[in-house]
Amino acid sequence: MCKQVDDIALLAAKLTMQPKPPITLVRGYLNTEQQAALIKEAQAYPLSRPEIQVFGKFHAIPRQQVWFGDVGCDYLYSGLFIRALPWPKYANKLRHKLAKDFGLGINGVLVNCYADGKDCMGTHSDDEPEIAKGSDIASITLGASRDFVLKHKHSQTKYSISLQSGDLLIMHWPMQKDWLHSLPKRLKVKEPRWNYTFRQLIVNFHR
Ligand SMILES: O=C(O)CCC(=O)C(=O)O
Ligand SMILES: [Fe+2]
Repeated sequence: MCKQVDDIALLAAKLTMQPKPPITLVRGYLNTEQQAALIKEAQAYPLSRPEIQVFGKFHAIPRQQVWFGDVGCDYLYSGLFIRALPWPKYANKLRHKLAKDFGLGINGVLVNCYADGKDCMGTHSDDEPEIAKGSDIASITLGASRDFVLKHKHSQTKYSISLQSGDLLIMHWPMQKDWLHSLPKRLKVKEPRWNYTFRQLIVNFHR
């Protein structure tokens, strides 16, 4: 009898057990001055809206972006080869702060600028081969709040996190293997949002 109850309890736990993504969320990681300095710096970033090929057709991405990194940290992203531009002052300061606080070996950052809620990022994993094995990705939000959606690859489990200005989200290894993420459109949002994803690449991968 007891054995049977135990088995049923175990089965119930198994059925309701949802996979959990390996993430760390730090609300308000950056104070208002740090946020303001970065937003001011970002106004001068050489952003572009490159075209990528999807099912054989070219489309401009629904946001603007720029890649900064150390020498030898160029990035091949959605079929686009992006040469690393030198680090701007405050983006570099933030890289060193993240390295000190979390021991991250960051050598590049992808900055995305979403002009308003019409701009978005589709469902994907950051699993390019030049990303260093075992490394985490640190994501910083500035400006408008937006929903960040996580979807498990092998179940129906989904989570949505409202990321606000100054928040830090760390996606720990090996999250990209089991989870997808996206930044869906939110048509009510009228303000811009900047997102910095700090990454560790294998140096000279593309040489
Ligand atoms: O804007 C975001 O929060 C997500 C950005 C992202 O997923 C990426 O740059 O790969
Ligand atoms: Fe991503």
